[in-house]
Amino acid sequence: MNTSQPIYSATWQSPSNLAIVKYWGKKGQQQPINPSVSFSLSKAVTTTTVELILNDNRGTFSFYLNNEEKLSFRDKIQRFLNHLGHEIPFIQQYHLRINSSNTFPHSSGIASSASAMSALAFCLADLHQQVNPEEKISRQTISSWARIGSGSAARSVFGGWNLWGKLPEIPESSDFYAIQLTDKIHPLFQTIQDDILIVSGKRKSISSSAGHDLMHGHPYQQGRIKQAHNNTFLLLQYLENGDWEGFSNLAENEALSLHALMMSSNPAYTLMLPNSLALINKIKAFRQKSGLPVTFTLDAGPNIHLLYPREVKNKIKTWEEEELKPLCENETIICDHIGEGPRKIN
Ligand SMILES: Nc1ncnc2c1ncn2[C@@H]1O[C@H](COP(=O)(O)OP(=O)(O)OP(=O)(O)O)[C@@H](O)[C@H]1O
Ligand SMILES: C[C@@](O)(CCOP(=O)(O)OP(=O)(O)O)CC(=O)O
Repeated sequence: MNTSQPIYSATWQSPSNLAIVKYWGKKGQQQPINPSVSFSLSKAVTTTTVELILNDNRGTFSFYLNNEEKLSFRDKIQRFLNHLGHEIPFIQQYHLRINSSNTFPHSSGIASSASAMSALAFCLADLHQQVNPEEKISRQTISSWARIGSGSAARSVFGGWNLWGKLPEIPESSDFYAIQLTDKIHPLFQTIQDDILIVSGKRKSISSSAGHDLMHGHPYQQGRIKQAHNNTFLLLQYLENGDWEGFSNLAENEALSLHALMMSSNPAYTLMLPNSLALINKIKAFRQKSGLPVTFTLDAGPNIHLLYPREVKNKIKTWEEEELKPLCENETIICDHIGEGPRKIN
């Protein structure tokens, strides 16, 4: 590790988020081809410290994951810093020492790039204000910076429910940053639980960034854009009215559509594993039998996110332990829930 003393330092923790309407496909400079809606998590978080060091290596950075140098993560950060260099002069004036850790497996479809790039954007904004005390960086700007690092990160800069991408019906929505939806959320969705059923914590074979690229020239691209607009519009109504059934159908339709887009791209690929399907079947059968409000979604990976309102937690625990846990890798379930968003760590 570089041992020079830092001049400035900032530490931020940022959550991952779970999209119900999925961002899939890009245009322009890291803008989405369709709007997406997610909620920020509570326990699946990244904590990042950035230190500014004055030494002979100005304009460079070192990156450590859990205090160990991690070269394979450098490219994404390098692209991020290159893009922001003209807005944040200190990137060229200091050496940046970045140390980060995640509470969950990275690169396996639990949006580690979202929490990581959001945490990094908060550190950079904090340091920018330390270096230039007269300048205030808004949450909107932090969201647009985070978006440059990873699209889904734009939605991790707030707690609660968030919308990223232009939806004509919502004038304040934008392709450049996310907006928070918390004022219009029914209590049922303000306590939503996300039990992440780990089917595999291994690095996935195709990254989300590569998946987005495959939407260029995809035969179903136009249909997907239309579907995502409709689903976003509907989801906002369900969230406001507390319509669990509408929400549940939509969440599953979005997740399976995302994986269908992967299976029909060129080259085609699959990220679901046999136990992903086994878990989906278990969830559907239990819902049918019990009548309880449980649903699921998947991100770009094999892991299943089991969603339900907090009030049914006790009624599903035994079933989850007995029937779902044995299908998870090392019987791992990360029990998470909607969270309050990023926070500064002193
Ligand atoms: N703590 C971290 N600090 C910096 N970069 C990170 C960190 N954790 C993950 N990353 C970056 O994010 C990449 C993983 O992003 P990727 O989109 O492939 O998977 P994911 O975010 O876990 O899943 P999803 O497809 O749901 O977004 C890593 O290869 C690395 O570049
Ligand atoms: C399936 C998704 O999780 C895709 C996330 O894609 P990323 O934000 O990880 O991609 P990049 O912008 O290339 O970093 C759906 C979503 O979170 O909306």
